[in-house]
Amino acid sequence: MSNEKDANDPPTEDPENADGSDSGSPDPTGNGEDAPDDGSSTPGDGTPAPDDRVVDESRVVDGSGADGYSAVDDAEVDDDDESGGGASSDENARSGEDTEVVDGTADDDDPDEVWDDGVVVDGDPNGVTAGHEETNGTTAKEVTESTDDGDIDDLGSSVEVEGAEIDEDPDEDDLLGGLNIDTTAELEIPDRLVDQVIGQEHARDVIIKAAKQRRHVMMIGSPGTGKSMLAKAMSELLPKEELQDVLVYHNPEDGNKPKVRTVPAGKGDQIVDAHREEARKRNQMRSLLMWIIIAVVLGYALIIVGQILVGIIAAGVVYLVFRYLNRGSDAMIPNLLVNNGDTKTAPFRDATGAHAGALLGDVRHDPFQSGGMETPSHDRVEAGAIHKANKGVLFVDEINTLDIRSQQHLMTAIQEGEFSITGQSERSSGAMVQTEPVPTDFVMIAAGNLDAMENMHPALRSRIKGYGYEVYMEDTIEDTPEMRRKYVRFIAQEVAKDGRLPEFTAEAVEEVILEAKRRSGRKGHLTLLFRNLGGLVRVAGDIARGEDAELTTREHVLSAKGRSRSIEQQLADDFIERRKDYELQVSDGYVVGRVNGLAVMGEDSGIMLPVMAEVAPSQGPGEVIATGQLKEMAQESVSNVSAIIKKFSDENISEMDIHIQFVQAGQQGVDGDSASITVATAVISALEDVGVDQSLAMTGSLSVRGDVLPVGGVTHKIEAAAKAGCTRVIIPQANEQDVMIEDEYEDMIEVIPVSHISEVLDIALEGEAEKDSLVSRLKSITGSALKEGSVSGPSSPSPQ
Ligand SMILES: Nc1ncnc2c1ncn2[C@@H]1O[C@H](COP(=O)(O)OP(=O)(O)OP(=O)(O)O)[C@@H](O)[C@H]1O
Repeated sequence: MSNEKDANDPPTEDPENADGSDSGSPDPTGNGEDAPDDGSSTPGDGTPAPDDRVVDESRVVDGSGADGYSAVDDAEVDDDDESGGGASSDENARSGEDTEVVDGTADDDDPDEVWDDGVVVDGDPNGVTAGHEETNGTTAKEVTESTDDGDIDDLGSSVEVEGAEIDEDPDEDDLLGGLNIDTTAELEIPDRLVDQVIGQEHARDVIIKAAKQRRHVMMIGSPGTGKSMLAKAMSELLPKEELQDVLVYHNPEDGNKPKVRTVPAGKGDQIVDAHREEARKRNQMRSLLMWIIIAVVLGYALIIVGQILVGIIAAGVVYLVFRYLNRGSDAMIPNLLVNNGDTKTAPFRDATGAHAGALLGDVRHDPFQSGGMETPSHDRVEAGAIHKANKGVLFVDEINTLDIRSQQHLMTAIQEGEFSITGQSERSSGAMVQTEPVPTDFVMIAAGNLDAMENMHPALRSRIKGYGYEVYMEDTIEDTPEMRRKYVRFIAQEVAKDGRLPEFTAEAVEEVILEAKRRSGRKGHLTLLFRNLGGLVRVAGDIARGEDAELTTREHVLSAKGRSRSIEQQLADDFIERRKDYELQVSDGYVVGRVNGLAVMGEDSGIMLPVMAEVAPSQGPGEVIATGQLKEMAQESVSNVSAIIKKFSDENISEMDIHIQFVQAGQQGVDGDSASITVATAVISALEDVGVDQSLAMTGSLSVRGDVLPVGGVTHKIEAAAKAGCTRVIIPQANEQDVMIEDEYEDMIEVIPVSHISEVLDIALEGEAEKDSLVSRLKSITGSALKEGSVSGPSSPSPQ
């Protein structure tokens, strides 16, 4: 950019800057012209270095500089001048000062000069950009340096629990991990959000790194695992010193292209106040002048002309002219688009599900677009989340729910670091307005589940990937004493966050941690789905509060567990009850072709789902026909089962139709292949005409070689079987370690782990298998299949 300016150039400084120089060198001429004593603040001098401008800007507006004072102070200084100098015309001179400093030809009564005054942004867009670049263009290195001085480097590993005695070598049964506390009140809660994050070490490290380097992050994972918490934590880590306020000014050259100016945070308010004060004074002067003129006109009309009516009309015209002029000076007041004056940390903006206007900014419609009634366009400009997040964090959860156009604009904002604001509705007058680019130098944190990732705009994902990190959030974490202690702190955090819950006793905390173990669905792990766990804490606390209890006790947590059942759990219980009503539940005796299968609803509730099979001669080529809203995975498991049967059955099942029905699967449907062993047992029972034990329920996946493979949700399934009245349940051996049923079910049901279909048949079918029957053959393959060692299943549980 060229720093050269001629007298006709619009000012490159803001008026406060100009004011500052005025004060620094009071108007020596008394006619409103200033001596351009401050070279750096006088663009007319032709050589203000961009650096000087920025430094100068802040000095001038904050009043801390030796030669500067704030625009607000300016008014006071001016008052002093008035009383000292006694020149009332100083008011006029004051109004013109800003203009005069920059163009040296000010005349306050000239509305054009007033417009000039308002054009505090450099008419040369480069000027603005230069200022903007100066404050915006900090490189990653500079940020790293600036944050190196801060606390980010201290955050290597997550904070331990503080405020209580710790037994360094706690018992395995000690659910508090060696913490010696009576209540959660004894624990200290870290100040910084990043220290409050529990588990998610990888995501936490990435956030800390990304905050240092100003990188974008994509976090994918289950709801309630701390994605938005980490995004907020990141905003606390970003340097606050860099924050900016953004002002939008009227552009006298083109009213539809408002000018944009950035100033250090906190100055924006002062600038607007200064402009307001100035406009107020100007309007006061004008009012005084107007009433004098009106009085003269009326007096002249009455005394000299003798026509009061003419006088009233003339006075009316004078009134309207002055009103119009007053409007003009109000239009000079800039619009404080982004105000970081009171911001304590770098901004955090959540733009989840934001419509285009809220995300990208908007220009309001003006119903009065002419006749002097209109609102100046710069006053109608509204910032979007991308602008408000400047120098901070923009968080977008469920990123795929943003429409494609918004995602494209988001990409532009990320790439360019600035984005003009225009009206989002094509039919609104706002669509004609387009501001100069407004800074959008934010760190983006996109979040969602796996679907969100698949459906987001590929180019946007590539921007994040190319300039940042991708993190997968964990659902569970290893259960160690240290982690248990952090879970105790989690409860203390949630109590403190809510502010109304009674503190938890140690026993109540133990019960919550037990639930965290249970909800993990994995032996030796704790759930990281903290929002749900926090829900339990809140319900327990609410129950205690409802009873006016001083502390939340174990009993409160236990009754909260009952009350805070998910919709799925409530539905599942209802389902079991209804089936009992209609006697669809059979839990004793032997029935041919009918097996009690198990399924999960949602994430945390099980249901018993009987499978029935019937074999009938086929008219044409034999088919396996499955009904009951079978989903794809279940359909596949039916095919696998038929492969085993075909291999071992004497009967030519290619001449038979095998009908398999998931009884009353209804809305629940059957997802996953966890019903494979159930289907196999039902079909074999039907083929061989052997009864199946109805006091038994089962779940397990099946390989084509007959191995029983692990499935998910075993704990909930076992509990469902117990609730339905079964006394035994078969589960895959590999899932044995995941069983964490509630105490109340322990005595109700026997859990039998198995590893091969032959064991299932042994347990489930009635009587001894006839020699050389399908069942005895299937049983005989146990050894061979295992010996071959070629049948080990996948190590991870298959879908439920
Ligand atoms: N890792 C964690 N450590 C401590 N508290 C957590 C953690 N994760 C979640 N929480 C608690 O759960 C609340 C909800 O978490 P948060 O909103 O961050 O989840 P999220 O992953 O963003 O979920 P969603 O995708 O549904 O928005 C947090 O306010 C906090 O109280």
